[in-house]
Order: sequence, then C-alpha cells, then structure tokens
Amino acid sequence: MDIPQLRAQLDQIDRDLVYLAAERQRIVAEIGRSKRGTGRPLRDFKREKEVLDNVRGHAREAGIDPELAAGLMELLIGASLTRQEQDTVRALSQGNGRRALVIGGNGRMGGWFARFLDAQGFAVEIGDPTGAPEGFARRERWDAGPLDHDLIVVATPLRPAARILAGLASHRPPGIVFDLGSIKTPLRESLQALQAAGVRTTSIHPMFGPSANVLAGRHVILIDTGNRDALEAARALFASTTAVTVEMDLDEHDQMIALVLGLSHALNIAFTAALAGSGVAPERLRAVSSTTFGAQLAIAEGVARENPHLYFEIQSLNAHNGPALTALDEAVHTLLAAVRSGDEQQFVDLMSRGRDYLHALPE
Ligand SMILES: O=C(O)C(=O)C[C@]1(C(=O)O)C=C[C@@H](O)C=C1
Repeated sequence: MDIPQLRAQLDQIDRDLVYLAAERQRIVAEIGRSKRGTGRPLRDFKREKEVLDNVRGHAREAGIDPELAAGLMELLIGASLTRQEQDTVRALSQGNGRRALVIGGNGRMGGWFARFLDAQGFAVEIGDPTGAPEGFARRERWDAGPLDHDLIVVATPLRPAARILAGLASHRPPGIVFDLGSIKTPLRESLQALQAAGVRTTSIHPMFGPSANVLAGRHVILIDTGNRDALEAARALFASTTAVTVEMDLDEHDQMIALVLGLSHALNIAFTAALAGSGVAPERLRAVSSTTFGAQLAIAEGVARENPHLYFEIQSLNAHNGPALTALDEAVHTLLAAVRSGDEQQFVDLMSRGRDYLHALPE
C-alpha cells in the first residue's frame, strides 16, 4: 500500500474515533441526568480509576503504550465532566429569575462569573464603565440605579473593590453581597462596614482563572465575615458543579494565599526573567527541553500570560507575603552559597529539607 492509501485508512480510523467519542459523550450526558435525578455527585473518582485501569489493560493487550490510552481517556473524562457540569448547572437553574448585579463584570473574572450566574438562570446586570460581555444589560456606574438585586458580586481589582464595598455599606442593599478578591486584608474594613450596616455579606475566592470551563478538582474558598446565610447562599451557587468549597477565616486566607499564589507566582516570574536575561532564544531551549524544564516552562508560560497588575496586587497588598518571599530569597542564597563554595553537604541539606517536608504530607 502506498502512503495515500495508508492515509485514507487513517482518515477512516480518525472519523471512527470521533464518532465513538461522540457516542461516549451521549452516554455520559445520560449518566449525568440520572445522577441529577438521584442526587448522586457528578464526579466519581473510584470509577475514573477503574476506567483508566481498564484502558491501560486493553492497551497492554493491544500492544500499545498504556499511558497513551490513559492520556486519551483523561481527556475524554475531562470532556465528560464539562458536559455533565454544564448540563447540571442549567438543569438546576438556581437563579429562577432572580437578579444579580456583577460590578466589574466586563473584566475577565467578572465576565466568567456573569456567565456562570446567567447559566443558572439569574437575570444578570453588569455594572462596569468599560462595557459588558455580549448579551448582558449594563449600567455604567454601579450605583446609577436601584440596588435591589438578590445578589451583588464585586469583581473589580482590589483597590476599587474596597471602595465599592464601603459604598455598598452606605446603600444597604437588601440582597447578598460578596467580592471575589484574591487578597482579603485590603477588604477587611469594607467587609466589616457592610456587616455593621446589616448587609448580608460574605467573601469568596474562586481558585481558578477565567478560562476554567469545568470546575472539577477546582477549589472555591468561602470566608465567613459574620453572616452564615450569606456564606451558605454563596456555597449553593457551586452546589451543581464539581468544585470543592473550603471554608476559612480572613487571616488564614491571606496566609495561605501568600504561599499558594504569592510564592508560586514569584518563583515563575523570577524563572522567566532569568530565562529572558540568558540571551538564549526560547525555541532553542524548547528543542532540548527535559521533563522538568518542559513542565516548568508550561507553568511559567501560563503565569507570563496573566494580568501583571493583578499579579502585583497579589504580591504587594498581602501583608503575609513578606515571610514567604524572604524564605524564597534565603533559599536561593543558600543554594548559591553552597554551589559557589562547593559545599555539597549544605546543598544536600537544602534538598533534604524540602523532601522531608513534602513526604511528611498526608497522601
Ligand atoms: O461513570 C460515570 O459515573 C460517569 O459519569 C462517566 C465518567 C467517564 O467519563 O467515564 C465521567 C465522570 C465520572 O467522574 C466518572 C466516569
């Protein structure tokens, strides 16, 4: 057989694969409907493991790499979760005609939240001087009209968010109010003012970016600012998704975020800056990429694409960032000192400290 004939065979196989994937998606949607009917959670980790183990077994029988089969299945399971979650959010339609105002809804995360609420049946209005995502009603100023919505979400950068939350405290809206800020300390006073004004207030932090279309394995932090009903109402918005909600107080949030966002961003920003200063073109580096470098570069590329102003806020407005960045600075200096002085033991100790720390974590 010549190459065109072989390629024609491949074309047929690829078509079959796509149709089989579509058939799988159809069955998955049916499973999703059934789970909704019986109140079972969408995600079933045990079943996912079974599916992956099964295909690894088939791959071994068929003489192909089990990880190729497992990789394909992981993509398909991801697509299943997206499909089931989107169907469920629509079907359970939390909104039922309730109204929401998303202040800063023309921003990337604000737009994500507006669409998320819209999918749940909320009538969403955007309060944003810069515009609104297509199809949404908009007011230019957030306070240029009644504030009688069931839900008001503040999705602006942190400094305006503190001002707007304080402004909302003086308007005393009847609905539930929460922000989506990445750092909470700068919002503390305004959140307290809302609480003192009797506004049903909470504060949340979705631990994902605006490109997330499936919330499987994602976390949403909920912060109790003194009103359990408001917190539970915010939690209920995620009940039809596969996101996991985690509760903590305001201080703990910022302490954790100093490590989870602050430290990991700083490391990646420094990594990319060091590469940029190396004089070696990225294509050249990609061409000799190792496993670690490839994985690290993929993360650094994601960080480099993010909004630098938001990332500056995450670094500069969190009072807890100092110790995390100092520890990073010290670790780099220890590493440098060990390498420059040829002190192997110091280097080994540094690595061992990290390994012992990670291994002490529960599985
Ligand atoms: O078997 C199920 O319960 C499904 O919903 C299907 C499926 C899959 O794609 O195989 C998807 C999500 C679950 O977490 C487990 C498995």
